[in-house]
Amino acid sequence: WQDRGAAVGVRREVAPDGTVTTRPVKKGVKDFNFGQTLGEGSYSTVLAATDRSNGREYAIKVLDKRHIIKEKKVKYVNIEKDTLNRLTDHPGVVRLYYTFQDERSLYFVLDLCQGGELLGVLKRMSTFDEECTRFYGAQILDTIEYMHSRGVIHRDLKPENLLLDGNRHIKVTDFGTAKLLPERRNSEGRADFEPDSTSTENRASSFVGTAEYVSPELLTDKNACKASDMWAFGCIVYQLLAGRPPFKAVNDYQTFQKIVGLDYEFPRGFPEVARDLVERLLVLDPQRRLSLEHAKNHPFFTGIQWGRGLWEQKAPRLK
Ligand SMILES: NC(=O)c1nn(CC2CCNCC2)c2c1CCc1cnc(N=C3C=CCC=C3)nc1-2
Repeated sequence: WQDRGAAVGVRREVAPDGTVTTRPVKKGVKDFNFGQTLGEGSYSTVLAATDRSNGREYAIKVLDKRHIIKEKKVKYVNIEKDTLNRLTDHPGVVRLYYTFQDERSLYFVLDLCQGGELLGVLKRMSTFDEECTRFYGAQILDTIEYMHSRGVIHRDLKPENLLLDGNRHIKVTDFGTAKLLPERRNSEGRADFEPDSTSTENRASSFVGTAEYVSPELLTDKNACKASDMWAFGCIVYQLLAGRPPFKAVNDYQTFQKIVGLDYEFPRGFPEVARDLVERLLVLDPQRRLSLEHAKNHPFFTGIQWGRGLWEQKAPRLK
């Protein structure tokens, strides 16, 4: 398993006869003080950690090699690493700084998000007002645009995977079930990606996702495309304003029935302009679903400063 990330330093050694040798230095477990557990998966644990040399705080995802092999998850670990290696320069994506390993585990050194899950904040507030929904919706949409431009379909977007950093800005995480569109070189030799299309070719084939946010095309023909992330986005905007996801039943099977039947209603008082946006996103046919560009230009996002400004402004007070 190829570690990722340049050596994070060099050690100079001076021999008795004065010759100097420099050796690349990679960080290892001993360079960190590990703190609280932030999350646990079937083959990984995420811990808060502090770099002992400079006090910088990180989240370190520790993956147990034996478990990965036993549960046949090697593919997912490599997808996550390759995806994070593609998504290196956007404020809305949890950044992978470097990796290292020892005989038992793999270690991903990632951004620490002190604000926890957006879902936790939503549960405490019960619902977000329009201003907060517009701000967080815009940051999520801006991040989806970046991921798609880098040929990445997340496929499991949901409030649990939307974290908040120390400024209460969004950080998307958990790319183990992402779909990486094939990379190609364009005429200038720069990295480009197969155009994703909602028709059947260029589509992912394995089934993933969390029931409440799974798109109908994933349920009917087991294929995900970029429009699948837009469906999940529609569910998230609805949930921020309503305090619950649009499709929720007593079990996953009945939730799936609601999705493919487009069986949902808006609560009284749901803002009209947001309702129009959600109705254009929760469209069964992925080819007729609102595109990312049209979503950014929807009246609900009037007043949003897209691009760098969106990430430099203060997050609205959660009222
Ligand atoms: N699966 C991951 O990659 C991952 N999992 N977590 C914790 C999960 C807890 C359950 N919901 C999804 C996230 C993280 C990461 C990335 C890196 C990462 C960075 N910061 C935090 N911070 C948290 C702070 C408080 C509570 C939960 C998470 N968490 C993570």
